[in-house]
Order: sequence, then structure tokens, then C-alpha cells
Amino acid sequence: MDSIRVVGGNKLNGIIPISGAKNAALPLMIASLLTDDTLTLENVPDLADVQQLIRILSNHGVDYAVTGRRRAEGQNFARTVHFTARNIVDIRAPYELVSKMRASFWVLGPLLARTGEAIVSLPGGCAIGTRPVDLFLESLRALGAEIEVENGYAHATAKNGLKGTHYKFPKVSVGATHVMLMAASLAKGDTIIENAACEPEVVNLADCLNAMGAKITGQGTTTIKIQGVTSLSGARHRVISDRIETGTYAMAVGMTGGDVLLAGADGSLLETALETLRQTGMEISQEEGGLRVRRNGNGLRPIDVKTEVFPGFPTDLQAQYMGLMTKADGVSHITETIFENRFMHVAELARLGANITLSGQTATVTGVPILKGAQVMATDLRASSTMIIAGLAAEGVTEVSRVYHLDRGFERLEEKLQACGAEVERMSH
Ligand SMILES: CC(=O)N[C@H]1[C@@H](OP(=O)(O)OP(=O)(O)OC[C@H]2O[C@@H](n3ccc(=O)[nH]c3=O)[C@H](O)[C@@H]2O)O[C@H](CO)[C@@H](O)[C@@H]1O
Ligand SMILES: C=C(OP(=O)(O)O)C(=O)O
Repeated sequence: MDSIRVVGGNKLNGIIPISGAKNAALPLMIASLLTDDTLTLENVPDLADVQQLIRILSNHGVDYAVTGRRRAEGQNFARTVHFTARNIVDIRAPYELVSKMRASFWVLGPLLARTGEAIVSLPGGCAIGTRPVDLFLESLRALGAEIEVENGYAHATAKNGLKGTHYKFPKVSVGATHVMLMAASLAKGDTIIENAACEPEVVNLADCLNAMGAKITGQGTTTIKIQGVTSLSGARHRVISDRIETGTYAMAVGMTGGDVLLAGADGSLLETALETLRQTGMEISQEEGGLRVRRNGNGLRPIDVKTEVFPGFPTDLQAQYMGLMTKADGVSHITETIFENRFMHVAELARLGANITLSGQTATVTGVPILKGAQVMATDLRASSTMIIAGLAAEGVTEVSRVYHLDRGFERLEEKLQACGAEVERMSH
């Protein structure tokens, strides 16, 4: 199992290219199941989750081909991948494939819409809470599906096709919004989704579906309207830049100090998080080539944060922000409102000397002048990056084990950090 060794103390200076967003690429890839034509996606990141989803899609009969730029110094892979689901050869997504990642469950919607039947194992993903699937099942039932959950599988049927509906989500769900968008695009008649997720990744998917011939309006707001169509065609579409990777590297600069251009980053995708970082004293500006992030000499003001649905502070940046606040000049409070168990990194940060107490869903972080390197564990995807960036700001050596979590969602992290002066290396045991 790989681990990552970090020697702290260096400032970050240089250019970090921001990859395509994992959480946009995954639903876009799944949308290829909706058509027998080719869906071409640009800017697909090379990640373990993308590879795993390719295996899942291949099992359903999707052919894929990779073109585009190859690895080059200081650049993204920026791969272009063509997905063609000429025939759906298997409507079953087995446990062995689906249990590794949350998004794989989302094939349920397009398989059902295209073939009238889907059998999909209940999903895996980061262990950050119970993560039920009730909203997926209820919204698909509203579209006319019959669904039973038995022996760990959801079995959905719609022998006469799906029918448009008016559905209000009782709680905002990014994944269930993705699935309903895909399923309703091929339903008979009109669908209105209320209390829909507004995340940029939902907009990216809706725009792609429209390029494929769907009729969707209102994406990016809480009410989305979908006029069902009988079939969708192929399209060419670009994966948006990864706002979570952007925020993570911005916080890395906040922890170490320095001056980094996050090339290709789009600040409009994470305004709340960037505004919070500015309040801590960091300098952040959007430039032609991306987002410039600086912290030169000054201390960090402690700023309270509460995670919210978009456009609020993203839960996927909560762990990294906690890392940053361990170095602030005073006390901050960080409240997690999306997932009930997303604080596993607290105990790991404590190994580096952080002072954090937990009460319910709020962590109280008292900044310390110095963190000291230690052996720590990556507990989930975003927490993995937190331990690495905290290690960059700690005195001495930090060794982060279980980095398979990290590989799910950060493309070539060591290489990107090394190019900016960090001492980071992967060790295979
Ligand atoms: C692959 C991907 O894009 N993952 C992201 C997606 O996850 P994901 O789509 O799984 O997150 P959701 O928005 O669905 O989850 C939000 C909340 O709703 C709850 N819920 C969800 C579905 C359901 O049927 N019932 C239910 O109760 C969840 O347990 C959670 O408490 O959005 C999350 C919230 O921004 C991010 O942290 C994840 O990185
Ligand atoms: C929680 C995440 O992923 P997943 O939903 O796949 O577990 C994430 O991307 O931070």
C-alpha cells in the first residue's frame, strides 16, 4: 500500500495546473449510457474513480477510446475520452464494481430510462456518514419506476417507460439531482424538479445533456424543468475545472506561504470559499491564466465556517480548511451540516500537534504556532489532501498512509506540489 512522505518547511511558488473535476466527469461519463451515439468528453482527469467507472461502464457495454494531449511537464493530461454505448449488454451493476465509489450507483437512472430495467448494487464511497439512497428511489418512483431493494441491490423497472412528473426533493442531493436529470430527459412529457442541487457539476451535466438533444432549463437554480425527448444523440462536451482541487491548493499556499498560479482555475465556482480565504488574510485574484494565490509573511486570521450546499462553503473543502485553521492566530469554529460523520481527520491532525475539540457537528480549532511531523493516516479522500498540506506546513517529516483514498480524486498531486518546491514523495511498500 502506498504512502506519501512530506518534508515540511518549504513555501510553495510556481504554477499548479488544475485538472478537470472528478465530480463533474463521473456523471458526464454516466450520461453516455443514454445514447447509442458517441459522447466525447474533454478535460477528463486521470483518477482511480474515473478508471473504476470506466470498468463499470464497460460492463454495461460502453466502448471507450482515449485521445488528447499526453503527459508533459507542468501540464494536465487534459485527456479527451470518447464513450459509445451502442448496445446495453448488461443492465446489472454488480457489488464488486459499485461498492468502491458512490457515483457508480447513478447508472441506475440512465439504464432504467434507456432499457426499462436496471439492477444496481447499493453504493460505496467515502465513509463520511450513512449516505442513504432514499432520495434516488423516491424521485425515480415519481417518474413511474417500480423499485425494490433486496439483497443489497436496487432493482428498478419501467416496462412502459418513464413519465414526466413534478417532484420536490425533501433534501438537496447532488447525486439524486444528477440521476433525475438523466432519467427525466428520456421520460414521456415534462418534469419539474424543485429543491434541486445548484452545484456547478449539475449545471455541467445539464449543459451536456442539452448538447445531446435534451430540453433542460433552470440548471443552476433550485427549480429545473425538463421536456422529455424520445432519444438523445452524441455530443462533445468539456468537463469543468475542479473547484475542490482549486480550493485545496489555495489552502496549501495558505498553510505554507508563497505565491502560486492555479492554472485554468475558475474562481467563480468557489466564491464563498475564496472569500473566506481572503478574510483570513490571503491574497487571491483571478488572472487570465487562472487564479493567483498568495500569502507572504502575514499571519492567518481565524474565520468561522459552516458547510452548505452550493453556493455555500463546500463540505469537500471542510477538512482542508480545518488544516489551515490549525495555523491561525486564534480560535475558529467549523460546522459540518452536510454529512454527519466527516471529522475523521480531527484525530489525525492532532498527531501533528493541532488543538481541536469536537462538540456535535462543530469543531473548535485553536491555532498553534508550530505543527510537528508525524505518522498519520488518510481517512477519506479530502482528508488525505489535508494531511499532506498540513505536513507541508509542519516541522520535519510526515508520512501519510492509505493514500489510495487520495488517488480517487487528486491527479498527480505529488508532481504538482514538487513543481512548486515542496518535498513530497510517494513510497510503495
Ligand atoms: C461523486 C460526487 O459528486 N460526490 C459529491 C456529492 O456526493 P453525493 O451526491 O453523494 O451527496 P448528496 O448531495 O447526495 O448528499 C447530501 C446529503 O443528503 C443525504 N442523502 C443523499 C441521498 C439520499 O438518497 N438520501 C440522503 O439522505 C446524504 O447522506 C447527505 O447527508 O455531493 C456531496 C455534497 O456536495 C459531495 O460531498 C460529494 O463529493
Ligand atoms: C466525498 C467525495 O466523493 P464520493 O461522493 O465519491 O465519496 C468527494 O469527492 O469528496
